[in-house]
Amino acid sequence: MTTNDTAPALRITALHKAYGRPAVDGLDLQVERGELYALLGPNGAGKTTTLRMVSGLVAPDAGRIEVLGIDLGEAPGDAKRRLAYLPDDPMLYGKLKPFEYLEFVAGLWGVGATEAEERARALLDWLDLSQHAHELTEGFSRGMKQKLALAGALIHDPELLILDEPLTGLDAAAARQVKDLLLSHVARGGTVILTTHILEVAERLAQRIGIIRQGRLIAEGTLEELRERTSGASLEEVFLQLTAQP
Ligand SMILES: Nc1ncnc2c1ncn2[C@@H]1O[C@H](COP(=O)(O)OP(=O)(O)OP(=O)(O)O)[C@@H](O)[C@H]1O
Repeated sequence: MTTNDTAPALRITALHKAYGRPAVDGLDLQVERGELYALLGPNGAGKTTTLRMVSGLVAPDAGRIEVLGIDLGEAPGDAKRRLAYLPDDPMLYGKLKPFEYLEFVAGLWGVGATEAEERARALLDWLDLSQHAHELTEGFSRGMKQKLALAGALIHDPELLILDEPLTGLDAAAARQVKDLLLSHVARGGTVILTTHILEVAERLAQRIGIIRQGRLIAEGTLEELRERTSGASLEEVFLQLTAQP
């Protein structure tokens, strides 16, 4: 196993995946530790497929993925322990209450009972779910389910947090809670990679933005750098220019 403390949080090299036609087509991407990185792209650009490969749910056809210096292909267990992936349609167990769900997820990661309880309490508080702690999750609204799934992703304190569209469908208060939680994860030295179609989220939260189109990274940088590359004043203009068909 190759691991070192200076390796980037994520390094993707020449990644390929095809479903009949290419979904991810020679993607190279590097995200440093402590960064909040937003991956943008039009529908079908290959964002979810990329994140699913990074989290070990889908096997690449070719290429290399290193998580904190650990090769996902060579040591999948070690690499996956260091990350959490929150899909855009997370699955909860409807017959569990929030605490039971979080304790269950913590158990899967081998988090001790006391630590799990402390973390669960803090996360439910942060996400304003404590008053629903004794209700079955099957009665939760979509946004409440999304927040609980995020708490589940954070319960083992992963160094790399990967989120697919984490803010879609959340009301303003919930979106603020989630944004604050992500910023606090980064402030504590963690790394966050997220996809979003809400460009304002990328604009406000991300230190760097990557734009993917047809399975390849076509532009990357800070918002300022992306603006300089185009004549776009807003991220929306930058995005539309860069992703426009030739
Ligand atoms: N399981 C699958 N089976 C067949 N094709 C798939 C599968 N998953 C993804 N694809 C195809 O791969 C391409 C990339 O899809 P992907 O979901 O990664 O895009 P995306 O950038 O996340 O899009 P969106 O913004 O719409 O969520 C699309 O053409 C999609 O139809």
